[in-house]
Amino acid sequence: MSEAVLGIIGGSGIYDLPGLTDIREERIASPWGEPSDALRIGRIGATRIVFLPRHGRGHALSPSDINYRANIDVLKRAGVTDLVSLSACGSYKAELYPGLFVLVDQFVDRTTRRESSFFGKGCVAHVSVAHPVGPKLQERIAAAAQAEELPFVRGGTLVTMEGPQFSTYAESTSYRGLGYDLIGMTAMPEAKLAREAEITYATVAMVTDYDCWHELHGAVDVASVVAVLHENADKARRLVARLAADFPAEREPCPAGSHNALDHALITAPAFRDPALLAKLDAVAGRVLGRG
Ligand SMILES: CSC[C@H]1O[C@H](OP(=O)(O)O)[C@H](O)[C@@H]1O
Ligand SMILES: Nc1ncnc2[nH]cnc12
Repeated sequence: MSEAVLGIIGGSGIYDLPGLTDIREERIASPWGEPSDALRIGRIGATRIVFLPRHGRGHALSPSDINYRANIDVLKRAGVTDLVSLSACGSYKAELYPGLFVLVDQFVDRTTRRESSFFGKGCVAHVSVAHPVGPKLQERIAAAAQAEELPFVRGGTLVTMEGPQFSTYAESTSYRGLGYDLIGMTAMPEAKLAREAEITYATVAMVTDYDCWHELHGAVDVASVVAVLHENADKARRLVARLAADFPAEREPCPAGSHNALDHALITAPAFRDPALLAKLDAVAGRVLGRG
């Protein structure tokens, strides 16, 4: 296996990662368009870290305007093997309270206007996302949270809506009735694209609100989300610092198959593949296409 490189995507309220050493900013060009921002590349201890603020610094990008393909592509080009998403989420369970970190393991995709695959006409591929979160990576995050004495639970289903508006009451109670635990606007297609790029992925869902179903809480608004996020930001940084400090030097094989997700995924016969698309896939699929 290769050197492990830990990627961190900062969500709402997390636009920087203090504590990085040997830091440099790098704008990596992507054939998939503009990523959200320059990468901040550095180290925590011996672990190489690559940080990207999902909405860009200053939060100029709405969830629908984020170029998820370009973000994953540049992280892959920077060598990221394991990717942790920090994400603000609404809760559908009374016991999942604002301030709690939920290490989710499932996603439901309710997005409607995002490019959700690197593959398509001229190079068709079907990867499995049955288990979209890397169990070993999640285990390491849980160990870091425990060591830092942060409040967290393991397991949960996060539904991703298109936004940017929050849910109606009918949507909120429907999702809750379906047994979903949390709602956000960015985990999909990010998790699917990470899998296509053979990057191990895990989400730390930071609960910020009860959306609008809870009779004792008003409807969510940005001010209340941001207030919780301010309280959470330091906890998130401690979590990342501990995770990085204890991270292995070599990439670990992923029990969910993220390290070799493309081994049997490509179905377009070589003679029918589009050279232009193959060129764009140099980083994401270079391992199986013999490029990159
Ligand atoms: C500021 S509230 C809604 C906003 O926050 C979450 O962002 P992220 O997942 O990047 O932390 C949510 O998905 C929405 O984009
Ligand atoms: N209630 C909510 N719905 C969607 N995304 C969110 N991000 C934070 N809270 C949210």
